[in-house]
Amino acid sequence: MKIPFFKYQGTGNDFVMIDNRINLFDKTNISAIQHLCDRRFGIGSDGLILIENLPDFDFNMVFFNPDGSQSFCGNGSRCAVAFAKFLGIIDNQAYFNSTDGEHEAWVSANGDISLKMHDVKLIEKGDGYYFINTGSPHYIKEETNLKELDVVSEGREIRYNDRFKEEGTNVNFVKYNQESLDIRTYERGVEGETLSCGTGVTAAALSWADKFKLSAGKVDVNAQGGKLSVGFKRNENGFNDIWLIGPAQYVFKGEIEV
Ligand SMILES: N[C@@H](CCC[C@H](N)C(=O)O)C(=O)O
Repeated sequence: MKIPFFKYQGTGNDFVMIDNRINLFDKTNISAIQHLCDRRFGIGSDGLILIENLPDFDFNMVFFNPDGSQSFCGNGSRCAVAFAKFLGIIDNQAYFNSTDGEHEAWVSANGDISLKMHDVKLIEKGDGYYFINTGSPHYIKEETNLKELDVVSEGREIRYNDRFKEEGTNVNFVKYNQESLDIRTYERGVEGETLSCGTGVTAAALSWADKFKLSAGKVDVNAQGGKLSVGFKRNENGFNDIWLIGPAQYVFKGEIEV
């Protein structure tokens, strides 16, 4: 069967998107998901996103990693909002459901998508690292020389250590500047470096706020594939009013046999 698809990217984190409101695509077919995401034998992407109907929501955003596993995806959600606008499901505001529950988002005049993230209550920190869950788990390690870093082998070492080997974790290498952050990310489920990871950028921004003891603000995060911003407020337990802001763009469309 031929399935129509669209390709979107958000700061270089790229996704195959399928309008699955009439359940054309069988999401239990894990080998088909792996095939669509395969960069040599399929379309190629950092994940597959299905837009589906769900009562009381504008849409349900179903995300799969290229290996077929599931988690919450920040950049994917921003792309899903852009796709939902293209499909005419929403205008400039969205209320949708995803792996970690409900989210709101809006599209600004320049096309940037602002995505509301869940409150973060638990921040684990230790010597040179943070571990924060922003819908997906993120280990954050401070690094001064990001350019020279072998992200894949260093990331793999942490992702497959005794603590994380079963559940997995994403691993972010971060350089903390006074006014901004630089980041490179190893993603679980991709099992490689991606050009950007929205939940990772959010977690890194919160670690920056914690490190510099900031009570509220907005910080720019420079990923390999572009710049995102994160707004936040600090409370007694952690952080709330967390927003991930940045571009999400259509790349191409096509049809593929599954
Ligand atoms: N790229 C995503 C995160 C996708 C999920 C992650 N690979 C995991 O399995 O935890 C983002 O933009 O947040």
